Amino acid sequence: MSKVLVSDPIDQAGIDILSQVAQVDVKTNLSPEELIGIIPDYDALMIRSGTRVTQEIIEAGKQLKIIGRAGVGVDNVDVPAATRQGIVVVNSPEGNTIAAAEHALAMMLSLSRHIPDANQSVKNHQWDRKSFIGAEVYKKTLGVVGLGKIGSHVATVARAMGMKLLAYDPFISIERAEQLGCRIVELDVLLREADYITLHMPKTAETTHLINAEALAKMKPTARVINCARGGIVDEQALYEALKAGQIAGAALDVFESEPIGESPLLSLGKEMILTPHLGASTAEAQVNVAIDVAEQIRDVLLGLPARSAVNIPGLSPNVLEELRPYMQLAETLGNLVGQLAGGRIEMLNVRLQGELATNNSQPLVVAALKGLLSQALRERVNYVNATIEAKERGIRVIETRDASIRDYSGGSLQLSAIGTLGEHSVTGALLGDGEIHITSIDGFPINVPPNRYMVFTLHRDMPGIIGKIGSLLGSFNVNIASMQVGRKIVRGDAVMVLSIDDPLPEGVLDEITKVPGIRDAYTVAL
Ligand SMILES: NC(=O)C1=CN([C@@H]2O[C@H](COP(=O)(O)OP(=O)(O)OC[C@H]3O[C@@H](n4cnc5c(N)ncnc54)[C@H](O)[C@@H]3O)[C@@H](O)[C@H]2O)C=CC1
Ligand SMILES: O=C(O)CCC(=O)C(=O)O
Repeated sequence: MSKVLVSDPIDQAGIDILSQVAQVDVKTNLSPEELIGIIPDYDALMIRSGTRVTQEIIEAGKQLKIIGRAGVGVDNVDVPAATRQGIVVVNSPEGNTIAAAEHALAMMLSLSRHIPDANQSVKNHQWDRKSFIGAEVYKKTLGVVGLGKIGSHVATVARAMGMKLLAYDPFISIERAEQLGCRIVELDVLLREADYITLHMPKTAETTHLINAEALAKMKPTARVINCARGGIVDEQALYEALKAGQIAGAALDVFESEPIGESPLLSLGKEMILTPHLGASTAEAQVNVAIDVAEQIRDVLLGLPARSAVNIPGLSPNVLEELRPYMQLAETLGNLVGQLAGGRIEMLNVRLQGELATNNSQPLVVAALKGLLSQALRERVNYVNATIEAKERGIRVIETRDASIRDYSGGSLQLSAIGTLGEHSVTGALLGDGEIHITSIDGFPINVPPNRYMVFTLHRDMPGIIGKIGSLLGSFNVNIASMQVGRKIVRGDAVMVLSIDDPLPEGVLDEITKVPGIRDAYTVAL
């Protein structure tokens, strides 16, 4: 019989499902060493946010087939390590949507009516009605940043309470926002106009400290900020200073830069600051939902069936999967790359299968390309199962074209073109002899480079000295270049330069690159 280890408190409904097919051991509060010691015995691991599943634990799990996260965020699982070891990682993308949305709404109303402090004052035997004059949310403007599942539900309820709605989400279609009664605006407009600002996006390089001193300075003195998304989206020191100085009226945080929060100046603030210990998903209903959702997937995988919300492996039969896996990896990498080059809101993705690939089942490659395209926006919430529907909801049209006559690479090549509000970009890639992914053209310029974690691309005039200038510029910012390649169609015409760098490009350097004479455009991507 299979063995499942449950290492965080999980609702009994989940344990009951797992018990149908496996021996279930519930062992919580294990130290990393204890977990490494016992994990070799188990076929599946079920967790919440309390267990950190590191590479060491994954490597020790010689029999592990699946890791199930009863919740949305898999930030506490080393997903690449699990993927390398062929372990499926599943989550529950929707089980706690309502709980998290309601928590954000509760925070908004609590801030408006000072409920936590008023309650504490009564419990301290006071009857103070003057200190707790509140504000109504009716007819006020709510700015929703991140109009995905949770943000959409918040918007729907807020609208019913008579609030006006602004939304900022660079990856959502205007039609979708309008259906929810939201006016899509730039972030600056939202920050300046909203009375309440609620955050519902993943934590990414772009969203880290999105709400910093500069953003807070743009807000009205009466504005209130709510973060029930991820710690670190709000710069806590800047928030403390803004609240202390009365620059904004209030803030409510459920999530923190480090959890538990520990010593923080935020703890010293008064009724303008509400803090909860990451309770967004903590409702009886959500815990039943996520436990059932994830337990069913673990049960299915242990029975040899596909999982419906796999974060890292599609629900294809093992044979097909084995054959297609390298090409899906190619499609996902190119999708991620073209999405970042195009930036802005993508309206159309053209997936062009060339050579031998043109004779293949294209669907898994299209799904993988969409997963890559959406991964900057949705992180672990996009998977092979939901990529198509997520793209559809964002108004991204997908076109597939095939050309079997192009025989540039054995095995074929794949070209992705993304058209968005900021223009069109295309990338082509192939698997070279050793099965390694190579980017073989950017915007029609031939190149041949393997993708790197951090890259810089420029479109420039092919003229003497330009490569040296970019090299010196990066050197002056202590950016180490791992490799560099130039692709051009004609001598002294336009060209692209592709640089692989060892670390993320420091802030402001991209602007400096664009100022170099001859550079028409520059982009940086993280894959
Ligand atoms: N406090 C808690 O206990 C819980 C927190 N969460 C967190 O809530 C957040 C939202 O979750 P869902 O709505 O389920 O995710 P979702 O994936 O449905 O929606 C996220 C939205 O953020 C948008 N987005 C991405 N980058 C953005 C950017 N730079 N600016 C503005 N919008 C951006 C995406 O386009 C997407 O529409 C996540 O961070 C999740 O981890 C989720 C459940 C419970
Ligand atoms: O398990 C929890 O309570 C955390 C929920 C959460 O943040 C998530 O699902 O992403």
